[in-house]
Amino acid sequence: MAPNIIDLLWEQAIDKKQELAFAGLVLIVTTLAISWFNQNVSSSPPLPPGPIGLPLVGSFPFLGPNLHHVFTDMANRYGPIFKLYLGSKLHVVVNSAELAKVVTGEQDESFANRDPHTAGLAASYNASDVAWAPNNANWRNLRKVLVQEVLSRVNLEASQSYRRHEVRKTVKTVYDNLGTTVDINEISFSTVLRVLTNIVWGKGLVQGSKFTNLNDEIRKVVSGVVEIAEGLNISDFFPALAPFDLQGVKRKMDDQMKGFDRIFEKTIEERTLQNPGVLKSGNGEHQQGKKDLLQILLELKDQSTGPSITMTQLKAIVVDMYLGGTDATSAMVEWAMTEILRNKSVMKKVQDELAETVGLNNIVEESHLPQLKYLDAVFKETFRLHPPLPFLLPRAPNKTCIVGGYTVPKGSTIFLNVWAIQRDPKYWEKPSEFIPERFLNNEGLEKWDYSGTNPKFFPFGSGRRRCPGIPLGEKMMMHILASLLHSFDWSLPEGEEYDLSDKFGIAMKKRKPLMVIPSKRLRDENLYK
Ligand code: HEM
Repeated sequence: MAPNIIDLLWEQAIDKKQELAFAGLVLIVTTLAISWFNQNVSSSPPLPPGPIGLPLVGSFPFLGPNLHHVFTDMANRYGPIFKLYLGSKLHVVVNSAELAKVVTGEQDESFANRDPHTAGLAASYNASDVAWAPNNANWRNLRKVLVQEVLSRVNLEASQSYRRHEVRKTVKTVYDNLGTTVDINEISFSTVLRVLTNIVWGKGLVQGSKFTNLNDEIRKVVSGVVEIAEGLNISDFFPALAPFDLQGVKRKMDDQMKGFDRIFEKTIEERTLQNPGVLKSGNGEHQQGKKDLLQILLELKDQSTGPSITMTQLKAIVVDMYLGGTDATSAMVEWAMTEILRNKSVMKKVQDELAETVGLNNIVEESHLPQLKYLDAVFKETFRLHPPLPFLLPRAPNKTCIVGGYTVPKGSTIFLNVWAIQRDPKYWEKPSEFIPERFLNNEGLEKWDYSGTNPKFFPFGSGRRRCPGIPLGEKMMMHILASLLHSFDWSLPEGEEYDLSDKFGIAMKKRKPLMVIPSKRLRDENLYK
């Protein structure tokens, strides 16, 4: 009897079910086999150890606000390298000098990449700057412009008079406020900001400008950018959500950057009025040290020979200088001052050195700074205990790498935990004590500088991505602090105590600002004018 249509359909349905069941079985067996193979036979090592975390959110609920403390506790539990998921993103934290050397030395080429978060991207004109650009020819060209054209030795020497002028102005302001409380971070921040503004836009423009509140305008934008960047943005941990900009981080940052654009437009317009030829293409023969940064960069724009940069890159470099230079430098002056004031013997040695090198009938000049060996050691010890970027700027390898016997997948976010390394009792005797003397012995294997070549001490980073602003940052912080300590004695307001608690952020600052009272130290009043 011929099968009826119902029977035929029924048989086909049973066949389909069997096919599906079989396909499902194959899938499960294959997945189990791959997983078993990966764990037992695969040649690629496992991911680093670390907390399992919760589905979807990973380890988010277990983190406190002071990430450097949390990660250092985790390093004690999981070892020199550990992983954790924050949202859907894999993060790897490196906590030993040995492995930091692998990441920034042997495998620096792969790890010299960044994975900018939403705020970083928006504040850098989409990674058109030095700090967030990926490791490629474009980034190398920009970094070369910054190091060789903008921050060259000749240019730094030429801008010495700006630094002198602004530091003297700060000393005078403090003198006018003798006996009242002074916020050390605030006065250092505004000194550095004014120095950078002079270096970038030129004194002529700053002083003679119709745009008289240039520093105030820039400060507003810089503070706005830092505030937005310091907020937690969920989209950074769930990249699939990024296009929705749920917290409006991109929109707010874009608004801040419009403020920067307006400053640029006005100042370039003003510069063009002062010197109509300046916007024409450069001929590559600009004289270093004779021009401010804006002019150097404008001449490099569209240059036909040698390195050239676009207008967007020009703006992005200037933003890098303000963001890289202001917060970290002023935070360091504040930390160093706090440590000196609470360690009486250190204070005595610093003041003795200043009296001997500079004299009490004189003011601190930049030429004195290389002779202030003890103050230099004080700064290094301050950097050891309070590195302003406790994880540097995050890296992201452009290929899967093996570090310390573990697989570090391409694109994961890498934190180099310099905070933990610089306090690790394995490398440092009495690690939590403030002992500048440990940096006075500067010979042989223990060579202490900021170049990042010693993997136990690299507060400015290490390898290709190391901070290019070291010479300028060092000059500014040394000059400011030496002048404040040479010109004034300082005391705490009645009933206050020195406080060392810190606050994680774009630059790690003191939780409670250092507010101290200056009194006159030099006899000659003219030294304050
Ligand atoms: C005390 C002051 C400063 C400290 C502590 C500091 C620290 C750092 C650190 C830790 C990094 C990341 C390095 C890495 O990822 O390995 C960095 C990068 C950077 N810094 Fe600084 N910095 C300071 C001052 C400055 C100044 C004055 C400038 C510019 C004038 C500057 C511009 C930059 C730039 C552009 C980068 C990105 C470099 C790159 O990715 O290629 N910094 N800085």
